[in-house]
Amino acid sequence: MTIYDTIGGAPAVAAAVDDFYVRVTSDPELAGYFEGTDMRKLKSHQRTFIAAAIGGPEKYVGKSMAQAHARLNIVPSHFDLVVGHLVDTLASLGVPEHVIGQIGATLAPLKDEIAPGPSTQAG
Ligand code: HEM
Repeated sequence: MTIYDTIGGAPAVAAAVDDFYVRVTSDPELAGYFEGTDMRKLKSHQRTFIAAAIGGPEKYVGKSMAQAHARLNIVPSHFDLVVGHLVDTLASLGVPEHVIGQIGATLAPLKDEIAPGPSTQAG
């Protein structure tokens, strides 16, 4: 059984992505990154990306993580904040802690691609 099946498949992923972006765009440290972003499109890409990453049948066809985030100059501490919001989202939806850990472990290696900047750089 994949993580995707364990958490409830496509409807669970969609609920998680909606809740996740409410949290991220309400965070004053992060909101600025999303100004001018088409959130409908972003959520759609994020649903397929997350689903594919956790074993779902969806095929992600968007940009690579390095390409998608290159212009944003994301600092590593902001990556950690975003992952923290994802963990909070999954916990609030009742996803068991060990499954959240597995999802976190799947996404953690993306840190270098998404937030390659020095930690002192302004976000
Ligand atoms: C595990 C971490 C992350 C994952 C899996 C992820 C995933 C994605 C995906 C799938 C897209 C869509 C790419 C496309 O449209 O082709 C995207 C875009 C975006 N991400 Fe992330 N992301 C992560 C972390 C972050 C962080 C830390 C920030 C900011 C602090 C961020 C800000 C954005 C923004 C602003 C866009 C839209 C870019 C645009 O409008 O061109 N992401 N991300």
